[in-house]
Amino acid sequence: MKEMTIGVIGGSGLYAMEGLEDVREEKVGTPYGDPSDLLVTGRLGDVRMVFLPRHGRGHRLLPSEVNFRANIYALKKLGVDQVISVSAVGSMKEEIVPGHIVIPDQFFDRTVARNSTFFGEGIVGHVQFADPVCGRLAAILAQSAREVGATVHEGGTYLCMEGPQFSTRAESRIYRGWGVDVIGMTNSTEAKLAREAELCYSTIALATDYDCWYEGHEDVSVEAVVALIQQNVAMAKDIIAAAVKCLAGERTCSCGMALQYAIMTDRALIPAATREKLAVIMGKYLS
Ligand SMILES: CSC[C@H]1O[C@H](OP(=O)(O)O)[C@H](O)[C@@H]1O
Ligand SMILES: Nc1ncnc2[nH]cnc12
Repeated sequence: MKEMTIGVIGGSGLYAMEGLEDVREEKVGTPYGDPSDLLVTGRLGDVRMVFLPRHGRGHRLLPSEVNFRANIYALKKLGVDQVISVSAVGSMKEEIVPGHIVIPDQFFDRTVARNSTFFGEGIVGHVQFADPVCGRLAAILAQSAREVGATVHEGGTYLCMEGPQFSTRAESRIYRGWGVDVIGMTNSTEAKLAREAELCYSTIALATDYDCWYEGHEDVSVEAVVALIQQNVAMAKDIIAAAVKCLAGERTCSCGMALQYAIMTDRALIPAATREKLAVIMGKYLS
């Protein structure tokens, strides 16, 4: 059996992972350009881990500037099977109080300026995305969050906006009317690419604010988000440490077969350059 490798993509406020042993930093090249930073590999207990800060160390990249394709490619290249994303989110529901954890099970993509597929350049594919999150990984993250004492909302819709500006009050009210639970700027793109790369994907979303819809509560600001993250980043790390213990066994989900029936293009017609570019992501389907 292949040794499971767990990837962690750290979001706003999570730029490093302490507690790893055998730590190494790797610069990983990809056909899509550079990932957000060096990738950090190591072991947490018995489990092989790879960590990547989504916005780079020091938070240098806008959500729209994050090279999501390079990030997912680099994780896959280093053998990652399951991706735990950590993200700051605005709460769109009163009961999701800043400081609570949400494990979203749906995404609503409102982004407009992202490369969100590995397909193209002579190969067409359509993965199923009705359930965009790995159910097994999500359940383990929710259970782990409860174990460390977090208040957890299991399931919920994450609306992914382009940013970088926060929403207007009109947008925020309309999103609430749509029934979304939380709002952020990064996860839809990542989840789409993770699915195409046959990686499990689920998010520990930390509610940091009530966006700007809730009268009587402060409107979202970087200051408020950062303060809330600083209070809760240790909890996010504890959730990861608890979850990793349950993730070493073989995957029982279908994430690792997401491309089995997804590729439309006659294999004989896929250009050699595209075949080569995609070898790490889907090489097993291209022969
Ligand atoms: C600092 S507030 C806005 C910023 O925070 C979230 O980032 P991430 O998902 O990487 O934790 C949100 O998506 C925005 O990028
Ligand atoms: N209100 C909000 N909107 C978008 N992204 C966020 N990240 C944290 N809070 C946010």
